[in-house]
This record gives sequence, C-alpha cells and structure tokens, in this order.
Amino acid sequence: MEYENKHVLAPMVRVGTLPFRLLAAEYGADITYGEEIIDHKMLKCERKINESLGTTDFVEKGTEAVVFRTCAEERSRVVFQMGTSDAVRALTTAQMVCQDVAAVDINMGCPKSFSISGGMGAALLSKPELIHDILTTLKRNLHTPVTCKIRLLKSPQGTVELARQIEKTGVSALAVHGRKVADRPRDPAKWDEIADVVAALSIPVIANGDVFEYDDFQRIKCVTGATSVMVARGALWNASMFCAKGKQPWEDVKREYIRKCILWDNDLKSTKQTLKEMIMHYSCLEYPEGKAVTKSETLADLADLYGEKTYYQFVTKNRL
Ligand SMILES: Cc1cc2nc3c(=O)[nH]c(=O)nc-3n(C[C@H](O)[C@H](O)[C@H](O)COP(=O)(O)O)c2cc1C
Repeated sequence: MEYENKHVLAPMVRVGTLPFRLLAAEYGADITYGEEIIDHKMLKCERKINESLGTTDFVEKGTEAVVFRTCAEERSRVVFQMGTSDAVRALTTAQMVCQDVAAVDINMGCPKSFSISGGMGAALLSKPELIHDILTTLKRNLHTPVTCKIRLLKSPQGTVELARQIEKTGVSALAVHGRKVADRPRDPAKWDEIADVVAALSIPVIANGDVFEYDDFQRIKCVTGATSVMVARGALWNASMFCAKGKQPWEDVKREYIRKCILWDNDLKSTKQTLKEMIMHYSCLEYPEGKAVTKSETLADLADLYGEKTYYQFVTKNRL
C-alpha cells in the first residue's frame, strides 16, 4: 500500500462499514478506513465466508452479529482500525484480519471516556513506551503495513517528539488529526501544528481536520506540506466530496448509500445512524424524513421510505 498523494476516508464509528467505504471509493477516495473496532470485541469473533453476499465476515461467536465485513473489491485499499491498549491483543486481532485488508491502524486519538478509561485511544498519547511496544510488536510480526492515527499534544514540540518516536517503530505512515484532546469538533483544526510534524518526519503524513470541499485537499496540503489528506465529516455529509468534478446533490448520494446498504445487507443501526447524521446536517430529524428513519425497524422499511422497494425485493430474492 502506498501512502503518497492519497485522498483518504477517515475512520468513523457506526459510519465506516462496507457500503459507506465502497461509496466513498466510488466517488474517488483512494484509501478507506473502517470504523474503529475494539480488540476485545474482535477477539470474540470468527472469520466466515459469506457465500450469499460474497463477503468475508467477522462474526461474534454464538451470535449473528457482524463486527467487521469486507469484500475482495476493497481489499487493496481498506484499512482495519482497532482500539487497543495491549501489544499481544493488538497482534492477535491484526493476525485475524490482516489477510483481508490492505493495512492495520491503531487509534491513538479517540477522546471518549470509554476509550480513555480502557487505556485506549488518546490515553495512549501519554504512554510512549506502550505505543512503542504495540507498534513494534505489530511491525515485527505482520507483513501488512501498520500505521497509527494521533491527535495533537498540548505543545507542538510534544507532538513532534511523539511523532518522531512513532516513526522509529517503522510504521508506514502517520495520520495526524489537527486537534488536541480537549478540543471540540467545532474548534478549528490546527493545520500549522500538522505542518510541524510533516517537517520533522520522513514517512508520509496524512493530514486530517476541516476538509469539506474538494479544493480543501490542495489547501491543507499547501499549508501542512502533507502528502495525503484524510476526511471525516465532509465525507459523511456528502461522500461525493471526493469527486474532482464537484459534489453531487446529497439526495442522490443518500440514495446510492441506501442501495449499497441493501446490496451488502448493512447493519441497521449503522445505516440509521449514518442517514441521521446526513439528515441532521442538511435538514432536521424532527421533519417527517428524520422521524421515519428513527422509527424504521428493518432495511426493508428504509427501502420503502426511499422508494427502493423494488430494488430491495430484487436483491434479496436473488441472494444465494
Ligand atoms: C461520526 C464520527 C465517528 C468517528 N469515529 C472515529 C473512529 O472510529 N476512529 C478514529 O480514529 N476517529 C474517529 N472519528 C474522528 C475522525 O476520524 C476525524 O479525525 C475527525 O472527525 C476530524 O476530521 P474532520 O474535521 O474531517 O471531521 C470520528 C468522527 C466522526 C464525525
């Protein structure tokens, strides 16, 4: 996997499942991250080939819950992101999935209390020895590229120092979200502090934060010097922002997303959450569409709501 000059779909919990990743790729994303999956959860899963969908599924043993679903079409660009606080668990998890993905990434930026209290996400930022242990263990034992995604530390020098330590572990690239742990999503991303990291490293840096339009790809590259750019909310609201020729109407993007959810039998909660995020951005959940999405209980309900009943019947009837 090459990390130079790439447009990257960021990891997004509940959003970055197979249909959304394929949608972003169709519009031009070169690398697509899956949602963060916690190592403990993955370790309860078994790998199954789903003949009827043509996918590889990681399913929680004793249940039908699909924790991670992927397919051959995205094998060369999908990144499996995990939450972990332990090198052995991280390696065991990565070994389960590495033959099915293009790279493995460790989330070192999540500020949520669930992650921090488990020693994962941004909790790792203050534990450079543990970071070193996890990344070198993965590097020594995997042929798959290994990367990580960090936030900014309190001081620019602190971020640069940590980034240098991470580079020494042999990771293939480093994604830097230009916000500090205490920052909120509405606070502007600090592109200048990403630039400090880029200047200090030789490996590819993936700059992340506040890229909403196609033109922003070039802007953030100019300001930071980063070779690649990662987008979360801009893509969530309209995945066609990856298109060089301009965004498509979000109603069309939404319809394409629903069709992919039907085709790949996406998890209902993930589908509803992603649609709700789109609706909240462009409209309001209290309007009829938002209320109907909230009330829907099956993918068939959503297919009805969006005029895709015939497509739903065709797809489900033709499954093996
Ligand atoms: C809905 C949502 C879910 C997210 N889930 C993850 C995640 O699973 N792993 C991660 O490293 N970051 C996660 N993030 C953070 C984004 O990857 C990204 O770093 C952040 O939103 C800044 O990029 P943006 O300004 O383009 O939105 C999430 C962000 C959003 C909006």
